[in-house]
Amino acid sequence: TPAGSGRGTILVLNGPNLNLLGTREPEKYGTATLADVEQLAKDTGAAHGLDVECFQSNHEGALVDAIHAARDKAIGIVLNAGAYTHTSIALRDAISAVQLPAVEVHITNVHAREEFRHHSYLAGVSKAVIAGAGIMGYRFAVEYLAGLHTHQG
Ligand SMILES: O=C(O)[C@]1(O)C[C@H](CCCOc2ccccc2)[C@@H](O)[C@H](O)C1
Repeated sequence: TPAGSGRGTILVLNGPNLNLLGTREPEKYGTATLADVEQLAKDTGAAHGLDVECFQSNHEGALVDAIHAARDKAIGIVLNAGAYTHTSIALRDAISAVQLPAVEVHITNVHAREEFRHHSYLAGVSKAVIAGAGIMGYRFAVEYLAGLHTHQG
């Protein structure tokens, strides 16, 4: 976003294996690709006058770096950390550190899956958690953050 353009930016982060969206396990994760998900987020942001920046990485530290970088340029973060949701104190600490509203998103209903997916290190530092709504969760998350941004005092 050009400096001073006044538009807010939302960062949409996707974690490990989500680059495989649409190519494997469609019964679980649907047929939409990561590019489709990112376009959906961008279109939703645009409908609310917001820019959306998307990033996917399979590397935990790269996701930490992306969260740090959001501090100076984003008004909120949408994060599907994939399996790092269930393991990463580092990602939790990064979300806490940048003090931006974050929404945790999961395509599947993690609470209806294996036990090890029932705990999230990120939920406790997120404004909202959306799980099981498929890729609509990304749209809902952007809409939620847009509402926070426009209804700020
Ligand atoms: O439901 C979600 O969005 C998850 O974050 C997806 C993660 C897995 C991402 C793998 O994505 C794939 C997509 C297509 C094909 C294979 C994997 C899983 O480890 C979490 O527990 C829940």
